[in-house]
Amino acid sequence: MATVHKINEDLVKERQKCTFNVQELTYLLDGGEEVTKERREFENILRNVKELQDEVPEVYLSHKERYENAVRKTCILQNVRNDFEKKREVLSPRNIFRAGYAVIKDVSPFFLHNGMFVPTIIGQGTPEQQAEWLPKAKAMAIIGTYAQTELGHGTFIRGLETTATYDAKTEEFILNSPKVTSYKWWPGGLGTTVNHCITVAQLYINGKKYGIHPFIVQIRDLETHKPLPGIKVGEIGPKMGFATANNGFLGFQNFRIPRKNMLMKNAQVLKDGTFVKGMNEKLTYGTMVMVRVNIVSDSAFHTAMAATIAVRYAAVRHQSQLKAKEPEVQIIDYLTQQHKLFIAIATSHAFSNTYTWLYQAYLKVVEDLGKQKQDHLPELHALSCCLKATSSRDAGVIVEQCRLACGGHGYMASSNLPIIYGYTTAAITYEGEHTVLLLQTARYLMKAWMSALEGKVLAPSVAYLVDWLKSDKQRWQNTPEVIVKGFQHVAAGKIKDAFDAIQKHVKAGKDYEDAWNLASVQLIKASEAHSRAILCDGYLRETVRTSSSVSPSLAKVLNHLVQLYIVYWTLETAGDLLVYSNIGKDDIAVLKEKYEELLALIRPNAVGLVDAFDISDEILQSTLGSYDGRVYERLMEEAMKSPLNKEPVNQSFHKYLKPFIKKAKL
Ligand SMILES: CCCCC/C=C\C/C=C\C/C=C\CCCCC(=O)SCCNC(=O)CCNC(=O)[C@H](O)C(C)(C)COP(=O)(O)OP(=O)(O)OC[C@H]1O[C@@H](n2cnc3c(N)ncnc32)[C@H](O)[C@@H]1OP(=O)(O)O
Ligand SMILES: Cc1cc2nc3c(=O)[nH]c(=O)nc-3n(C[C@H](O)[C@H](O)[C@H](O)COP(=O)(O)OP(=O)(O)OC[C@H]3O[C@@H](n4cnc5c(N)ncnc54)[C@H](O)[C@@H]3O)c2cc1C
Repeated sequence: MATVHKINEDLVKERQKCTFNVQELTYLLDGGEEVTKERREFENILRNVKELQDEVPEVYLSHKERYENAVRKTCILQNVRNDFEKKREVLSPRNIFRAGYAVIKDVSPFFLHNGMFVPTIIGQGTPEQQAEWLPKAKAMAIIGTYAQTELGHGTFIRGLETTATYDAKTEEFILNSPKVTSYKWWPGGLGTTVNHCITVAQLYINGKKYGIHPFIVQIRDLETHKPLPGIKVGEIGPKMGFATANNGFLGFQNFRIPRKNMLMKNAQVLKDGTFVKGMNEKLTYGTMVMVRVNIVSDSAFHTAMAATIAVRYAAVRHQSQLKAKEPEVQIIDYLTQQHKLFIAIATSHAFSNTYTWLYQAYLKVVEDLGKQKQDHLPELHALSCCLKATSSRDAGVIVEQCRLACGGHGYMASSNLPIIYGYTTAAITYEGEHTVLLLQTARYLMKAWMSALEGKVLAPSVAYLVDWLKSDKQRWQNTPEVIVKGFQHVAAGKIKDAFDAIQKHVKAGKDYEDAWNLASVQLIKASEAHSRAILCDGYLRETVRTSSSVSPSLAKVLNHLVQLYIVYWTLETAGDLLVYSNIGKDDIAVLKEKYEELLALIRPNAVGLVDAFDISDEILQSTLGSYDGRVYERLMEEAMKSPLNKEPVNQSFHKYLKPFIKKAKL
């Protein structure tokens, strides 16, 4: 039986100070008591699977051993999940996502299977194709990934070079990678794990190019796992993070697949080679929209992980004296520390709340598309792009801030903060590079601005442009509602400026595309301001909505958090607000005080708030952030696991050091 340790006294005191019911907040964040119970039950089962306990910390394994261990454990995880789902409901995707962290210390080599392979079959396949592939994929009788990016192109997917040439005689597509830059590069699990993939390739029929389309391709023999003839596949090697994600490369040489393997929910190729256009060619990009929406939720979770570690550590850690002759203080009592950490908690809440409504918007668009309606697709695309970009970027900054807030110990691998940073920062690039996605939203914002000038009715997320054009700027008040309006004014002002900059360049004789490039720094700033306005507005609205259904004590804390988020960003962007809204210097001075008051109000609840994220020690995997706060003991225990501590004298002493020292003495 595992030894039960005493909880650190500081943490005990912190938990006694908490003014709200932690469990109530956990249920709220999970989306209901039932979801929490299901999650805890599953995590508890995993906790007791002996084979999932690592004898040697993964960090000491070689690249190959680490990968093999990850495959071994993912298979066990999948079996445990199957058994669980036989007896009960199917687990919610977010609960599986969270539990995965307790098993795989980094990113699972199977991650893309459920993350993109299965969703693409659902989103892009016809009912017949779904009937053929989905049961096998869901049962994991076939394992797949999403192979889109190539060595030469990741962002500009219209420029992909893999070709799929239709041969009407045999009713097959012939896949080819004509150049080294045409090789697929990056897909997770592709290296040595998967036997299938969705390949995105340029379709050619009778010498004519029809753009990029998704194809299901079997790349390895199901029995021997050897690459099929005509397939060149392998792993791309070590990266900054994603150590066990098994990212791979893939090339094709005259590789034939049957016609039915092109996913044809949108566009189709008939037997005779006739191409039937879909309702909208951008529907081929549908899986990316779904993943971008999910990244907002992933960012909330990664921020919560880092906040939990850093807040608990800050409560346990004592360093320096505030006053001479008094004991060293808990570092959480330094206001600068609260400034670094409480925004991390609030940011996680902001992203969770944003995900709640964004996911509903996504489901509505999917439902509409089923009825051949696509009116809300452009707005969803614009929202998912800028919110993916901003949430992943903010999460990266926050995780690094939490690591720095843990001082030297934050640099230890055993704090888990370096690994969390590794996968958080990757999200800024994957699924659409940060700047590129901000520019996609900017494209939408320029059109929206034009429509606003023409007096048209705008989609809800940009309706503030019409208000801004119609009304005088509202008299400033330091209330959350008016500050949110202020963020909208900043966004509207920057959108107008970017639009005017483009017009100026066009009037000076530039092509629209060159004018766009010349204005693009302003365009991304406009897009960022729009994201911030959306995040603050959505977070405030959701908090007001939920506050009426929770206990008054919890409502009060949720209110402190949303205010902190809004005031924090007001002070961070005060320069913009001074330019574009009616805020005055005096208002900013008042808000500085308000911010300090909010830090003080949140202080007694800080540990309670991170406890409410309910992230188990197995998931956190952090010497600094465990529930019991045994920071120093755990750091020492983990250090003792180093293979270098397993022998009193390392052989390198006899081989190199001793002769070296002897020589130095002569
Ligand atoms: C168990 C532990 C696990 C731990 C794990 C931890 C973390 C992991 C978490 C999650 C991981 C999940 C997955 C990770 C893997 C990541 C996988 C990938 O990266 S897959 C590859 C992703 N690739 C991209 O995102 C490519 C980005 N590029 C594009 O999307 C496009 O090329 C483009 C930039 C959008 C431009 O496209 P295009 O040139 O065709 O279009 P434009 O000419 O610019 O615009 C035309 C028109 O189309 C509209 N539009 C564009 N995209 C869409 C869309 N998706 N939907 C709807 N409409 C779209 C655009 O708005 C234009 O409209 P208009 O202005 O009206 O003309
Ligand atoms: C960890 C990880 C996992 C991944 N997993 C997968 C996967 O499973 N499947 C898959 O298919 N892909 C995957 N990818 C690839 C990923 O989707 C691409 O790397 C990403 O879309 C960025 O494309 P790129 O690498 O071509 O960057 P580039 O586009 O080459 O970006 C380089 C720079 O150019 C700038 N730039 C490019 N175009 C423009 C423009 N139009 N305007 C202004 N600036 C521009 C960018 O802002 C950036 O600063 C993964 C990547 C990573 C890092």
